[in-house]
Amino acid sequence: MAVAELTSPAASFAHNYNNAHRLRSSQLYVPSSSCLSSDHFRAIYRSRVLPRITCSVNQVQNSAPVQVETPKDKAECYGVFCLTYDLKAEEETKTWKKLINIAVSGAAGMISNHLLFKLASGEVFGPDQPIALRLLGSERSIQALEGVAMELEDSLFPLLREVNIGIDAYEVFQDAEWALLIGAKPRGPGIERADLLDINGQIFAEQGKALNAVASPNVKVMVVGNPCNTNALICLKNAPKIPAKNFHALTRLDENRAKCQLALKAGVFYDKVSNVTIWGNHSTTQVPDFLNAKIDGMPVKEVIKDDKWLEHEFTEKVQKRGGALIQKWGRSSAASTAVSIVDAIKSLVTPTPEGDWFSSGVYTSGNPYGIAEDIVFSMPCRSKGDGDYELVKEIQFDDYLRSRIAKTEAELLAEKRCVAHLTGEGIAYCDLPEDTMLPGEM
Ligand SMILES: NC(=O)C1=CN([C@@H]2O[C@H](COP(=O)(O)OP(=O)(O)OC[C@H]3O[C@@H](n4cnc5c(N)ncnc54)[C@H](OP(=O)(O)O)[C@@H]3O)[C@@H](O)[C@H]2O)C=CC1
Ligand SMILES: O=C([O-])CC(=O)C(=O)O
Repeated sequence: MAVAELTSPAASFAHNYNNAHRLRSSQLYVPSSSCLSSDHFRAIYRSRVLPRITCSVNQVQNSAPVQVETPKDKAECYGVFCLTYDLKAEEETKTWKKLINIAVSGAAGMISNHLLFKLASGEVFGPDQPIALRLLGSERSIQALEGVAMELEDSLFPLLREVNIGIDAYEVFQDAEWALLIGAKPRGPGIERADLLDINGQIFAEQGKALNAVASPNVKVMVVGNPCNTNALICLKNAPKIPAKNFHALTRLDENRAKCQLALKAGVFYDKVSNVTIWGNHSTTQVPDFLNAKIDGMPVKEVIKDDKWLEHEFTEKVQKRGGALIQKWGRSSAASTAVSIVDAIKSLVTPTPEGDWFSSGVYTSGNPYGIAEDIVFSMPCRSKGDGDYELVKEIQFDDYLRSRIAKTEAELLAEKRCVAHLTGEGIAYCDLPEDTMLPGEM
């Protein structure tokens, strides 16, 4: 977009404002939407990289020199979020926790459009937890990302203290304590699964390196972009300074889908369904475990006495729910995925209810189930609410469950061989099983 440079009085107003309000940078940037009227300068924009004041060419009445705006290659605070705030003063009336930085990639995408507003509302980290959102886009999406930031501004969330947008992961992931990695290329017609693994794998290799370099050393990483298990593996292999245990691949949506189907069949509301594990890959080989799941505290198999339905209809419905939804909606699950990301984070920051557990795709290192080591595999977890988790030990297996787990495990091992060039493990060799599909594929 074309922009024109402005000089005073805007610039001098900005400088005065800066001094009066102790802005944290001496360089100010008024984005293209802010022009001429002093009212517009109530919101002062701050930047370490763009010291000039700009506004859209079509709003300029005098003949200022025209420049082409270069894409932003640094993360910048956005709009009202550039203003200094004083948490100390607020602490006199409220008990705030220390601000946390949450980085989100694919921030202009459909899932993020639901998720960001949930994060900012306090629904995820609690009503006493102020947050800073650090949003990663690309040259493709930077305009849309500004739109997202504008909507966040207009929502007046008291807990949302900072919003930075940018296209460089090394800038955006700075000091991140949570990284929610959503952005990935969707699989379109004509794209082979192996190609998708490579294209998206490169994104996650790069983002792993960036997290390793600039994020908080104990950052918790939730990989959503598909194929999420193997993307999470690639990401953690490229981030050796961050504990592998901190990486998760989102399988909570699958758990939620399984709970809903069990509730429907049993004729109970879904709050009665617990202890549901999704084993393995977020793909159509995933295994929704009905052997260990409970309905109203009873084993599912004692409530639903129909093994054929459990082994076939139920299992396939959960595995292919994503595809069924795409057929109805014309696009993949976004709102329910955002809800499941909220659930997944809350499961790590609040203690797991006694006797229950939750599913997450986690790194298999010393797992008690005999699953191959060194992959990201969805398993049953419990948390004390400190952001960490332990695997659940008291799990039963039967032949059916073992054989299904072996199939999804084989698929993940094949995916791992396909991305060896991205995990630092040599030359890739891709022999994916024929039927390997994302849940959204039919
Ligand atoms: N694990 C799970 O349970 C689920 C996972 N998903 C996955 O989440 C991801 C995001 O879904 P959703 O938000 O609906 O998707 P959108 O298409 O709305 O957004 C995806 C974002 O990915 C970014 N992106 C990165 N690389 C590319 C590329 N090469 N081509 C196109 N876009 C790219 C784009 O942002 P930018 O230009 O800013 O980079 C885009 O905004 C997908 O991979 C999807 O399969 C979806 C549902 C459930
Ligand atoms: O395949 C997709 O992109 C959608 C997906 O993961 C799901 O709905 O579970």
